[in-house]
Amino acid sequence: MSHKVFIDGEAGTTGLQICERLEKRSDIELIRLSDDKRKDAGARKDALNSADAVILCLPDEAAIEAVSMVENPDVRVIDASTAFRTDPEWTYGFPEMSDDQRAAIKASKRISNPGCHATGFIALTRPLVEAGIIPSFFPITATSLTGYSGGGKSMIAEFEGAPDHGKGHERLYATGLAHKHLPEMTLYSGLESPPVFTPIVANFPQGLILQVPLHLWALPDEPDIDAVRNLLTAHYLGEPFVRVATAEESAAAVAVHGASLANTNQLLIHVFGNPDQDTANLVAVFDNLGKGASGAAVQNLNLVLGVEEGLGLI
Ligand SMILES: NC(=O)C1=CN([C@@H]2O[C@H](COP(=O)(O)OP(=O)(O)OC[C@H]3O[C@@H](n4cnc5c(N)ncnc54)[C@H](OP(=O)(O)O)[C@@H]3O)[C@@H](O)[C@H]2O)C=CC1
Ligand SMILES: CC(=O)N[C@@H](CCC(=O)OP(=O)(O)O)C(=O)O
Repeated sequence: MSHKVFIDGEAGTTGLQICERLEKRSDIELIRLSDDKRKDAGARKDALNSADAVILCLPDEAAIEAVSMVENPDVRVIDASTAFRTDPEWTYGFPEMSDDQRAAIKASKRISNPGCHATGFIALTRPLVEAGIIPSFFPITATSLTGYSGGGKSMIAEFEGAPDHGKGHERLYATGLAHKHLPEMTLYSGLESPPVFTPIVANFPQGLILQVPLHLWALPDEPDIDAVRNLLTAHYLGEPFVRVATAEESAAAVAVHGASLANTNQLLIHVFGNPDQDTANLVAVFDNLGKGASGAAVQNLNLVLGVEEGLGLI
């Protein structure tokens, strides 16, 4: 039996990548609108209500409008925008986040796909906050290096359309420390206050490194580097898409490249540390359009459709 899926916003950056992943599958029948109909409210409404599942890859306002058009109670909605990520009526689409999240996603009709930076931040911090290694009141900082596709079609055009191919366009942004992912980062990490978060956009198309530096001596239990790594390793044991590097792998990783997991749905965690200074750097590497967006959306789609989360299906 094939599942009918409609991607609203198929022509955008996230939509295109989801489409590429789903086109190859015999168990999925894509509902597609012609270019002249893809912004036509009537055509979108019909498509939204005749699918088993819809994936919204739209700006926030258009995503809110699309949700309001869904009248068929059986339709499962996965939204890639920021609009519903902290809405209590929606389920946060991060299956690896906690023991019960995968089951909650499977049972839900409204799933919000996590933001790319938020994915790395929550992956690194939530298990440690839950275990009390990082107390919920603790002040945390995070930095991120992201590929320019994170800014959608307009940022891709800025970098790729420039005569210098984006040379010199790399920059620190969200300098007002009010990035739009802060609410979801705070809520799902379990922290009481938002991190000081400073992202940098780099001159490569796809890939993301998010890092959370820690003064281990300032944490109440003064954990050592191995204790932090062991806890994260145990949390993600058996997960097909999230893995913690061994101490040996991290020791050998003298550099980490932002695009190293591009075009995959993988997220790799390194726990780097300096025992003499009692410091650690938690690092998550993944693809902003993979586990940070389109790959994650397909993973959530598989869960709501009851398809096994096999590596081949992302
Ligand atoms: N890029 C990324 O790494 C990530 C993006 N996201 C989120 O996913 C969503 C899509 O982002 P992204 O793919 O990057 O953005 P893009 O700008 O690349 O694509 C958005 C698409 O939506 C279309 N669109 C806009 N308004 C409407 C409408 N009213 N009806 C139908 N289609 C419409 C646009 O049309 P047109 O082509 O004519 O402009 C465009 O094709 C956003 O909410 C973004 O925040 C989430 C995680 C990561
Ligand atoms: C480079 C760049 O601008 N990246 C985007 C993040 C993209 C993303 O995760 O998506 P959402 O828009 O769905 O939250 C930013 O930091 O705002």
